[in-house]
Amino acid sequence: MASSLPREVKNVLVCGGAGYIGSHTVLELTRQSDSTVYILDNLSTGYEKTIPKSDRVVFINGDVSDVDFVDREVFSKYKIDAVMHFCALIVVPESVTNPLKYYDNNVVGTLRLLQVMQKHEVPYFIFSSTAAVFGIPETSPIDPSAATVPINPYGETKLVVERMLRWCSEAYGLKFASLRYFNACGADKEINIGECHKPESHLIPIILQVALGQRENVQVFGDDYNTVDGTCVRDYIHVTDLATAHIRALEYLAKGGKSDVFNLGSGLGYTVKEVVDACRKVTGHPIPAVVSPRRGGDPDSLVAGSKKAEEVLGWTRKYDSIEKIVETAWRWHKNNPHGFDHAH
Ligand SMILES: O=c1ccn([C@@H]2O[C@H](COP(=O)(O)OP(=O)(O)O[C@H]3O[C@H](CO)[C@H](O)[C@H](O)[C@H]3O)[C@@H](O)[C@H]2O)c(=O)[nH]1
Repeated sequence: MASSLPREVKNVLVCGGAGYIGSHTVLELTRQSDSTVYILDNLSTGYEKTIPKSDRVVFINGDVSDVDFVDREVFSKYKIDAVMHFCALIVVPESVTNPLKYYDNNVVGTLRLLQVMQKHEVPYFIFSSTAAVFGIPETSPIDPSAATVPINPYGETKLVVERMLRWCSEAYGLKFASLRYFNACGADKEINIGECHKPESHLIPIILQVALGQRENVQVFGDDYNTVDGTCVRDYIHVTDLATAHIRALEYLAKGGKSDVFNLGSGLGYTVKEVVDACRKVTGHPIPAVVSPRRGGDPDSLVAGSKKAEEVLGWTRKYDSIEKIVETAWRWHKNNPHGFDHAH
């Protein structure tokens, strides 16, 4: 396919490219551009099986925070034109009990990467941020300009990096886009890759494990929130649509767009009960649900205002209903009930 990226963006480094969102982005880069894609991943939470077999994809097994290694084996060897950075710890409750681990990995790790990038004068950086930077939002849908008051260390570490990027942009001319994901879910429609966390903590994979008979029921964490049915509202966005947004963002920067932050969601909120219902409909399984106590750190509702990403980046979504998203996740989970362990 003809490249949608400007000619000068020949080599894109995807840090964390064997993870869930990273691997879908690598795939879209191979589909939507002519660039060579370099994947840097230490396979701590990612899977080698996600890596496409293509002469335009180069896998480098290593740790993004190992400055010497990254300098020697990546930036000194290849002329990298742009970096997409997906490596991060993402489990909110763990960040509350072990904040230093999160600051070390998410903040220090990114700082080290930026230092090597600066040395090699890499101009473009696409950063995986999160809706967790908002904390408990005052408005819905949430505009990217809304106040950022994280309520957990995970969100805080992402916000620290967002702020660091602004100063790097002023001081060194780095061009960046911070992309705040809402709830990533679903799986590629054609290739056998999908969502697999160990242990699993995300809602849709857990519900589908019930449908597969691997769990007896899904626990609904709290039904006394200030929402239509008392369960939390989230904005579920298909991982392929998220992946595409990274390519739009890089195009935008490479064509002279100014560094900025963007929200990425569908603008549609679904309660936990509505997500369970959608999964019942798609799978045909009764999926027993049990109301359980609230989980710490859950805001009532998080729905993205994504107009800015649409208007400024020209981002469009392919998936606009929860059922269509769940269908792709179900295909992956049915074909790979043990995740990547036995995947082919
Ligand atoms: O077994 C479960 C799992 C989840 N939930 C509920 O389902 C909703 C979605 O939970 P997820 O764990 O799937 O996702 P989160 O909204 O907690 O987290 C997402 O958004 C966060 C920022 O808000 C982080 O970015 C995180 O990595 C990302 O997955 C929440 O209300 C949660 O309480 C349940 O009721 N039962």
